[in-house]
Amino acid sequence: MALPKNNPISTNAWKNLQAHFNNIKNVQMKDLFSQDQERANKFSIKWNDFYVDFSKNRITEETFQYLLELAEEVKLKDAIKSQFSGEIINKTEGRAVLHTALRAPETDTILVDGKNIIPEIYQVKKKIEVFSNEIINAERKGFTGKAFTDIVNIGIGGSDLGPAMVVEALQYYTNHLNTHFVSNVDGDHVNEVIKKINPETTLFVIVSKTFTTQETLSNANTIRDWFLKSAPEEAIAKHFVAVSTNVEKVKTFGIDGSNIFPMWDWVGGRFSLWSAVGLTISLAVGYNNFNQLLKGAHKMDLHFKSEAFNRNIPVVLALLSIWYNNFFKAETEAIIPYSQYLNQFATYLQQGIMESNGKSVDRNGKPTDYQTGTIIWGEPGTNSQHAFFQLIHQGTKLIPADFIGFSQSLHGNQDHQDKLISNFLAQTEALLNGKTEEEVIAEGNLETLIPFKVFTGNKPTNTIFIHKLSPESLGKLIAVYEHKIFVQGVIWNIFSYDQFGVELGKQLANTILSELKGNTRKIHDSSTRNLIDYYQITKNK
Ligand SMILES: O=P(O)(O)OC[C@H]1O[C@H](O)[C@H](O)[C@@H](O)[C@@H]1O
Repeated sequence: MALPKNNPISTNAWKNLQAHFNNIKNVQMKDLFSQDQERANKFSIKWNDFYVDFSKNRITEETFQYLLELAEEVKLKDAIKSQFSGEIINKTEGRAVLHTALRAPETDTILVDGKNIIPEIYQVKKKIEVFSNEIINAERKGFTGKAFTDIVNIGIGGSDLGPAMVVEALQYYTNHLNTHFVSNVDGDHVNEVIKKINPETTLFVIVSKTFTTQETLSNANTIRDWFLKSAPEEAIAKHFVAVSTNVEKVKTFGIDGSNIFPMWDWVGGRFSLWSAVGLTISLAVGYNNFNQLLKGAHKMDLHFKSEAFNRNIPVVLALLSIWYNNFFKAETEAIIPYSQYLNQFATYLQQGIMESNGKSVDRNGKPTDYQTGTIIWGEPGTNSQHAFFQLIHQGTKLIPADFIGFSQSLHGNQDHQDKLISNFLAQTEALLNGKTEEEVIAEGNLETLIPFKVFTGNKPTNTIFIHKLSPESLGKLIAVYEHKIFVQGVIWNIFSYDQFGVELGKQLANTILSELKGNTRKIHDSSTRNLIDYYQITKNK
């Protein structure tokens, strides 16, 4: 069964939503709240340690019903089955999409080309476990017999963002190892990391699904050259490991066969932190915590697969996002975690969401005649309140936002926690209700200032309230957004799992690089030509 190829706007549900939108677009959420005392209970989902309140959205029961019908009409249930069972749903690359298999129990059977992939996944998990334990417990040591103190993850895109985000998010659970991430081809990035490490006590984890990525190979080569200035060639086997699908290329780089952690082409780069790409996570927080992360994601997988759509967290969040993107024409969505640990969460999701659904050709190969991929951005609260919240509250754009918070703080500072959560709750209340002219007047403001102090309100938010930040709850949270991406791709009738849009720039960079190295000049537009000349003149002056 392939994914259906229906244009979403030709569905009945879409037409109903369009007509309904015209009736509801000016409705005030605060009126909906006062008309229905049960609204918050109706539009919220309690599941495990998650409480998802989506009542502060510009929807009525009718809207919700049409959105759910849209999911049915595009055959979302069948699509979910197709994905989880390993069908080749990534048609343009001819691949299955099975990051969910990486967190499935050992007793499952998932077939790819007729072969059960679960035993292989568990072999690699065992290898990650044994290796992490040996490094953490100093059973494996560096070439001068010293225990490892530092880990450098060398990778970019999906081979960097997931591990970097999770290691920061789970900082509270980390052990004695210091972790560093080198991603950018900007040589200053790698050199700043080199400044902080000692070759005798540093382990390098080179992560590249393809092992052809310019940035990663350049950084790996630079680090190897630096390392060999103080270590003999044989020491490479002790200090360099790699994660890749491209075992041959890794060996050519000089990495010992036993130091290769395999991954598979049915894992997309931006969904790969659950595979050996998460080796740095396992080293930083220990294998048990890494496994808890996977277990959390698996729990969310089960919820997504089996829960009715009206109680299904990823499905509901995806539908609401489509409501704003395609009917209200919202241009962006904000993700605001009220936890400093989730500092890189929005950055991580930018790749997941925008690389997946930033497409304008549908599954029939035709240009879409509707908007797709949302633009994602965000920063933790309360910091973001003091930065860009002005625009969310009083700007001209509609910016639906997800507020993510945790009931318990990890270090137990109750005073700070109460302050943090009071902000978390107050902001969505303020965005909902705004402040009327009468309220501004009642506050005794100067008459000339009244228009500037009015808040129109009616700004939609979802609140994802989680008991506590742990490896397991983080796994669940990441999986929510992974599944949200999938649902939106199904509805928008696009292929979410390729990323051809990143190729053109890479090709042209190669052409320009060869010119910069002195090879024949190519024809460019006059702007690019001038910029190349400017660089050539100024680079050594
Ligand atoms: O893991 P690698 O093969 O080195 O790929 C790293 C990244 O680069 C590519 O350009 C893709 O856009 C990303 O999806 C990928 O995560």
